[in-house]
Amino acid sequence: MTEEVDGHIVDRFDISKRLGKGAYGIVWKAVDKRSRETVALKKIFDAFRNQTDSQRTFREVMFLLQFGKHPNIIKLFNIIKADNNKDIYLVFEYMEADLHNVIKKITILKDIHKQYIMCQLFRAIRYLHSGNVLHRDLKPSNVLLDADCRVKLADFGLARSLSSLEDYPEGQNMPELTEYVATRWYRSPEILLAAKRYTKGVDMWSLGCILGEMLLGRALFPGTSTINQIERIMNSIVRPSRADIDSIGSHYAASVLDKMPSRARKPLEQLVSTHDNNAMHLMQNLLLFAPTRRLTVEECLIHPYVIQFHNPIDEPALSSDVALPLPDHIQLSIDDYREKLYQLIQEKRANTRKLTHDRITTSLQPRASTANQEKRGSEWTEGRRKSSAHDRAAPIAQAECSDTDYDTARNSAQGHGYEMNGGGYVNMAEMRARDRAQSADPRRMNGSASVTHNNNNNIEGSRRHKERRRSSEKPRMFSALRGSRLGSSSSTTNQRLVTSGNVR
Ligand SMILES: Nc1ncnc2c1ncn2[C@@H]1O[C@H](COP(=O)(O)OP(=O)(O)OP(=O)(O)O)[C@@H](O)[C@H]1O
Repeated sequence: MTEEVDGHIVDRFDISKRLGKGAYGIVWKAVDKRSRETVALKKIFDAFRNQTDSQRTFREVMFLLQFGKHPNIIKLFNIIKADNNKDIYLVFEYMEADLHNVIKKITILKDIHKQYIMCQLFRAIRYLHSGNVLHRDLKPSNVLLDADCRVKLADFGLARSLSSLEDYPEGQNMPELTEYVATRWYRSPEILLAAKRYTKGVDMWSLGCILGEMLLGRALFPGTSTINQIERIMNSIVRPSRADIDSIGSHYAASVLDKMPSRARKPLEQLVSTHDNNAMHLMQNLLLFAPTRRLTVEECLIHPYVIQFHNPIDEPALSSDVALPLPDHIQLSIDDYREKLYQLIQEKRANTRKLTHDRITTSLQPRASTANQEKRGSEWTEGRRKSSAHDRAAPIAQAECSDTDYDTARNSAQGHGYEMNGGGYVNMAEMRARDRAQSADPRRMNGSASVTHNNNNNIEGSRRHKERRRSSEKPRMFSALRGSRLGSSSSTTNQRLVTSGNVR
């Protein structure tokens, strides 16, 4: 993978340091010479090497454009061609750390940070799942963070839309599991056991692994091979029933599991010793063998572990499925994918030029035309403008992101109630009732009782209510972190978070 950067990129950006390296690309911290904005510049190496890689590049860009409006999903600012027509550059909003590196510095994350990170991940995944899209590669290095503990989900290269199948019941009628190559440590049992179908449960499993990793300080199931991965999982999770095993629709799941050597069990509560019963309960109910038994993201959002951050306004959902212009089963030629992306770059350029032109024109005209100009601005440019404002306000710190060291993809090919295990948990009906009560609580909702948990809130709604949301979250989290940043002489994210102490 060449670390060289094309001349036209160097002309446009001051590249300061490498932030990370994945299977597909290298990411640098850079400053846009024109806007002085700090960005993350990703070079996808050999983006159009073969059809599968071309499709992956295309999907990544399309999904990023589709979902980047959500506050917990990384924003893609720009796509730039490489001179060799093989590589491609993606320009992202810059984040100061990734969760993998933050977890490695074990003293950084306090309970409240872990809760807040999980809550934001649930919000991002709710948004994706409501559009019937799976991320499929959730892992700590794809969870980006800033010094205020804000989460942005990255890396949509493996995301898949389920929308081609209408009205599917969960777990049935799913697309075939082809070339599923997500990072092994976060893969769910049904993927490891080559089930033919998959569900949103694959993301819920990975979220359980991420929570476990935050609690443990290292990967929960660091399998060294597929079979070792299955062994580690089976030694720790609640034993599945035969019906659970059959439910995943894998031809050889039962025989693989039967043949598994019996080792001393180390249940999750022994593997991860935590004083926090809510954390344990959430993890156990995400890490269930049968995908249909796992908590859904909606259930997670109102779980006691994150309930203090729950606010329906911050949990927008899409009202319709998100499908890419090209269905998954249709693979274009490499040239066609490249052309489609280049077309997109042209369109974006045209939109930006148009917007700039409009801005100049409107600045010479009476103010009334501004509204029209706003309307004409594409989503792309709108996203960019808004996030530029945010970036200017955001502190710039030394990045703590570094290379991922997981094995990665390229080379390898509902209806729950909480169990009452004597742990004193409320069941789902009670939780929902509490949710409704809290939503009606004027301190939380500030009178917006019309927005309920099940509504398909949209992002605009979320923006409009931003001030209300802040009133419920700021005192709990941000003020303490901000205070610590001001009090710390260090400029690094990690040190700022370390000094944040107990923010409750
Ligand atoms: N916007 C960003 N701001 C800061 N760092 C980033 C950003 N995007 C990515 N990184 C860093 O670069 C690393 C690799 O990025 P990314 O996951 O997009 O690459 P990839 O090649 O698709 O990786 P993978 O091998 O996981 O598929 C991330 O783990 C993170 O440390």
